[in-house]
This record gives sequence, structure tokens and C-alpha cells, in this order.
Amino acid sequence: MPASAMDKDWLCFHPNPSKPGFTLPPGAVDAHCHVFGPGAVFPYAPERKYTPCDASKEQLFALRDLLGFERNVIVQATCHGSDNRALLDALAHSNGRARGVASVAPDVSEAELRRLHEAGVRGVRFNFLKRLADFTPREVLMSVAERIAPLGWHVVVYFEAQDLPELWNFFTRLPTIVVVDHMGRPDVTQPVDGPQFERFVRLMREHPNVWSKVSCPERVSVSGPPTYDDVVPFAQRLVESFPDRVLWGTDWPHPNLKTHMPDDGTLVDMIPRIARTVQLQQQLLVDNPMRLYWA
Ligand SMILES: O=C(O)/C=C(\CC(=O)C(=O)O)C(=O)O
Repeated sequence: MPASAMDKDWLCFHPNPSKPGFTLPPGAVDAHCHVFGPGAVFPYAPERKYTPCDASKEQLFALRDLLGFERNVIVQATCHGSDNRALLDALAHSNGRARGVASVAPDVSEAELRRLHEAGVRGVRFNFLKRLADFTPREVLMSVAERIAPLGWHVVVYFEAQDLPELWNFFTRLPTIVVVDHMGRPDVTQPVDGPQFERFVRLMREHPNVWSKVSCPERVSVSGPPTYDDVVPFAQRLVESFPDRVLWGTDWPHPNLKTHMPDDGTLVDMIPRIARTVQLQQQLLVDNPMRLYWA
């Protein structure tokens, strides 16, 4: 198989997303998106679990402008492993309008961390989904976290709700801000005040350094597009309980979706349903991401 032949069942991002009806506040940040390749320039990692369609920085920046965002936070995806070249290239061409969350090898040098910082990286991502990443011992991850803490960086964690009990002690020992991807992937067929989501809310309540992205209705929903109604109460609860610790992102180009590909304009139109006041929208889209990534 050629290095960058995309998976046979891969769904590519929406070719023609709609312009949202909701007008984003000035300075809004898409705080979770990716770039993929292009594979011919930035080859995918040999250890990857999937091969996506290419999704370039130019396409990401065009989407940013169409939707009305001013800035992006580009998150390293597992298909590039700890080779951050595609991410750094996107940051370098963003005119200061993008920051990054990288993946780093456990033995990353101080000089490399410094270089990443200067390029606009402000965090590292630890991925706990078995379908996406091989197991790394917790003490190895902890030592990475201890090394990035003095830079003022944070740790982004991606896991599924059923794994939180086992990860709890690790997460609560991390010495940085901890940003959880996609609300900790709740099972939205369970009640929003049921034990599973209650555990996640308790994590945030008891640990003021834990933040959450209220992102990815298209991945979490069972009721499905275009309105993803079943996800709304979960996102609403986090936004209203922790208004200064939530972030929102498109998750473009939506890797590994199997049932459908969302229209990114429709995703933006969900924002006023989950952040129901102008003040909450300002915090979610502007104040919180600016404090975390551009301070
Ligand atoms: O884009 C996301 O946030 C979610 C992903 C991909 C991912 O995290 C990765 O490849 O690193 C997923 O659930 O497959």
C-alpha cells in the first residue's frame, strides 16, 4: 500500500459546508481542529492506526474564514505520531492566528520543546483510545507532563467515559491544566445527571485545573444529524457549570467518522443552543481560548 493511500472506508470532510446562520463573536477561536499531511509532503507516521484523506492548512484556513473564526488551535492527530512537521508548517503559515497542541516522544529534548514553544505550541496531547494509540506507561506520560509544565503548557487528554475511573488518579496528579477532549466522550443515551456524566462533572468540580471541550456532537450523538439533540444537554451542563473552563472546536476534518460527515456550518449553528447567552458565548469562543493559548 502506498504510504498515503487513505483507508477504504474513510469519509472525507464536507466538500461544501454552509455558512452558519449564527454570527460568531469577533475573535472567536476554533479550539480543536487538525491538519492531515498532505501525505506527499508530510508523510503519515508508520505506527498510525488509520490513513486519512489529506486535509491541508489552506483548506483549514479557508474553513476558518467561511465559518467566521479568527483563530485555530490545531491539535496533533495520531496519524502523524510525534512527527509534528505538518502542524508546525500550518502554524508557521497562520500569521500568528494558530496555536498548536503537539505529541512528543518521551525523550524529547529541552531544545525541541523550546523550538515547539517558539513555533506556537502550548500543550501536549495524551491519547488513551486503544483504537488510536498504543499504550504508554503512566509514569512516562507523567514525566512528559512534568517537563512541559515549566513552559506554561497544558495537557490535552482524549479518553472515553467508561475509562475515567481507571484514569482518575493519573489525571488528578497531572501538574498542569488538563483539557479534556469532547466532554470525555459520554454515552449520551445515559441521563445527563446519571452516574457516568456525574463522575465527569465531579472531576471538573473537584479539580479546578480541569477544562473540557464541548465539542464533537457528530461523534458523540446517537440521535444524529443535523441537530444532534441528545448531545445538547451534556454540553449545556458543562458550559453553565464551568463557564470559564470550556472550549469549542469543529474537530475538522472529522477523522474516523463512519456514519456521516457533518456540515461544519451546522455545527457552528449548535453553539447558541449549548451556550445560551452572549456572555457564555464570549467566554466559550473568545475569552477562554485566548487565556489558554494567547496569553
Ligand atoms: O479528532 C479527534 O479528536 C478524534 C479522533 C481522532 C484523534 O483523536 C486522533 O487521531 O488523534 C477520533 O476519535 O478518531
